[in-house]
Amino acid sequence: MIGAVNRPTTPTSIVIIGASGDLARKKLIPALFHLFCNGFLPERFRVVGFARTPLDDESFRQEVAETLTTRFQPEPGECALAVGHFLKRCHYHQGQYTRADDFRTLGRRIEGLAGPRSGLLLYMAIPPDVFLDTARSIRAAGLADEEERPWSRVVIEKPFGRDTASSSELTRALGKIFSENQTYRIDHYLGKEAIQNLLALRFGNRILEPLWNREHIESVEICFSEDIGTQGRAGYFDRFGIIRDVVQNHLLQALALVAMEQPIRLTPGEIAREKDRVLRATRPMNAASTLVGQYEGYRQEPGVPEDSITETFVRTTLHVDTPRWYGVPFEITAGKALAERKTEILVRFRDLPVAFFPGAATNTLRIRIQPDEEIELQLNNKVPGMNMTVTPVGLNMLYQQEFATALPEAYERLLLDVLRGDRSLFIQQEELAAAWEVVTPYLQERERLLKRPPEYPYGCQAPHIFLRSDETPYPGEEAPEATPPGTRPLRKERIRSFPTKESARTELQAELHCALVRKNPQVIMLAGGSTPLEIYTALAEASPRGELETTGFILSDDRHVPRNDERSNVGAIFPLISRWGPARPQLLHPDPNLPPEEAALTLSRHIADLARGSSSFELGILGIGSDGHTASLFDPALVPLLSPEEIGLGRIPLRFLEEETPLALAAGIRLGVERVSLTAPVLLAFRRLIFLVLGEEKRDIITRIVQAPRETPAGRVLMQHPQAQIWTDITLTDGGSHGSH
Ligand SMILES: NC(=O)C1=CN([C@@H]2O[C@H](COP(=O)(O)OP(=O)(O)OC[C@H]3O[C@@H](n4cnc5c(N)ncnc54)[C@H](OP(=O)(O)O)[C@@H]3O)[C@@H](O)[C@H]2O)C=CC1
Ligand SMILES: O=C1O[C@H](COP(=O)(O)O)[C@@H](O)[C@H](O)[C@H]1O
Repeated sequence: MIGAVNRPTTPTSIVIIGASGDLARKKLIPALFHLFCNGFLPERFRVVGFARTPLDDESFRQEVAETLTTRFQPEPGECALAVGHFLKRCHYHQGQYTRADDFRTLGRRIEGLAGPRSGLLLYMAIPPDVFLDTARSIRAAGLADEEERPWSRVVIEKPFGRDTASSSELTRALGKIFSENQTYRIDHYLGKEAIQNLLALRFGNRILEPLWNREHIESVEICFSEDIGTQGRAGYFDRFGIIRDVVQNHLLQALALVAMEQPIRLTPGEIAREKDRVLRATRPMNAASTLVGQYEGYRQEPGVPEDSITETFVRTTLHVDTPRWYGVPFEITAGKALAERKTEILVRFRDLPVAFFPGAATNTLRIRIQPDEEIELQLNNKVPGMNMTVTPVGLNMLYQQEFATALPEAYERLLLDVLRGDRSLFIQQEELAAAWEVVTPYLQERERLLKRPPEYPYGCQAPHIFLRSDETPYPGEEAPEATPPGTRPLRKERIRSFPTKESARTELQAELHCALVRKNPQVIMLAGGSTPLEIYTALAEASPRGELETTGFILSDDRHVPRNDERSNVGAIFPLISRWGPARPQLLHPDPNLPPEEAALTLSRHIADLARGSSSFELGILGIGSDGHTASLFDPALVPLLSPEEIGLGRIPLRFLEEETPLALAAGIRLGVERVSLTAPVLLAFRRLIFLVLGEEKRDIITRIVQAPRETPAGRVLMQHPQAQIWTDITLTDGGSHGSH
């Protein structure tokens, strides 16, 4: 159990100031215990808890014992032994943070326990308002003196101030009390394996460095999401908000490690110097490219004022003005109470200048910080078979599979570094100041305006909030900051331009092919019309051997005419898809023998049955009419604004199935013929939607949709669905904001 593996040798006393608190209980004590069990603590060590709460050694040990049970999974019989050994070394000293005398008696106690010449680690696990007073008491009691002892090191927890001014004041004041060398500003993200690995990944791999710049990288996304709210820390959180809590420190540190130049040596000073330089080159956050939100129910939490304007979600775009990164957006997202717990860095590479292979997707490098640490490089690979089409595939490195050992908790690594006197993973004062400079102007502006952020539902998907920020306000709510309701143009990423009609068709054919060979039960929506028909014909001629046993098809709309009428979509499409694979395809379509209303109702029921099954609504193809209609939805009111978390799920949300909402409707007589169309809940259920819009005659409507998406049915589908794209051979020329992406 307890091996001697590179352990520090100096007898050491570890004092946790604020030992009765949340951090001590949840992170510090379990981390120390784990270090102990793995033989990383010095042979002679003591853990001394200090706080105001009246406890003695015995009751403190009982509290400590409760925190240990979940962390340690030893061989049978070892657990009690390890816990026993550890508890014997735990002590408690009650005192006031502001009373130097209490720290003097603490000092004498430590001398009695560990001898006069032990190293002293003082961990300030207390709220920031008491940092300074406590620091003064420590200094006055002589505990920071290093003359008489091998070392004395002080660990300070974030937040280090509230803004540039208060942080530099704190730094200045603490600088008078402790030397910079004995100050360890902890940012536990720097203790996470996948964050530490950023240095190794970037500077230890020849293949990445030549590509790691604006020539080859389109954008970088750094995303932090939690599926919990403030979890009993609302009092602290409400005074700080997510920007101070997570962005200013954890996420800007991640940005710095992704964007910095190579340090000349891997020493704490050189690494901090490069991080500082890149943070100083980062333009401050501004309101125009920032969205904030607050989760529903936040203001009802104990400790949160009813009129709180604190943000629990932020999305912002940062720019790093260095030759390496000029013009590359760094999209930063952080939020509490979202759908999942995940921290990730996604590097998107630029597309090749010519779309040579049908089916190719953007290369990406995904670095999963947590949970399930992982690195995945997405490349394009030929789909096995007779055709030269490619599909994106991931080259993965899952830490869990690759490395036999369990990853250490961030606090374990960082506590051990303090014991070893290694400050590489701690924040230095210059980079701290530079990081505050990035967020302070925006924070001050928010505080000046005193504006409450829009709410988002607890547990919703972050990407849906992005969409709201950029393109549409919440249904029935005020628009997010700086966003006039519904007037935001679509983002350029929503338009994919091809040099020719042919290349667009080839690409869509490849896309369909890739979808068809999937084995999971799925639904594909097909649009009628002559352009898509050419693609379906080409696919039929290419015999793609699709998985038709597991794929169902559905038509976006159809003219209500007999199947043998040349205007019938089902009549034209069914024979083609019958050649896409060995099985007989399932195709849901309105029955032309019924009156249109009845045909729509029957189709609606069939779709509801399909939606209750296990098939995922994967890929939908749609067209856009010159008047902005899509499927046979001609009136924008027929595309209501759905709640963002109901969109793109791969299934139709239950409420549309239970409330008997029509999933198909008789769309009336248009151009002399009745139609039946699917409705918005079905169109928006698909995970991916591609609007194929070819020909110069569509330039005006695309421009209109891009500029004012709310005004047309197609635009309303596009603005709501985060994955929907227009594929077109038209290049828009409105100053380059909607280029060929
Ligand atoms: N908890 C977490 O997950 C994280 C915490 N941090 C940081 O770590 C530090 C400690 O956090 P956490 O443990 O959550 O904090 P707590 O609120 O739990 O406070 C820790 C201890 O400080 C004492 N204390 C609380 N309020 C006051 C006060 N107003 N005046 C004097 N003493 C007070 C209490 O001990 P007593 O009354 O017994 O003296 C309390 O048990 C903070 O700086 C926090 O920002 C950073 C990252 C994560
Ligand atoms: O520092 C903080 O980090 C935690 C998230 O840490 P993680 O290691 O679980 O990702 C966050 O919940 C907290 O609000 C913040 O203060």
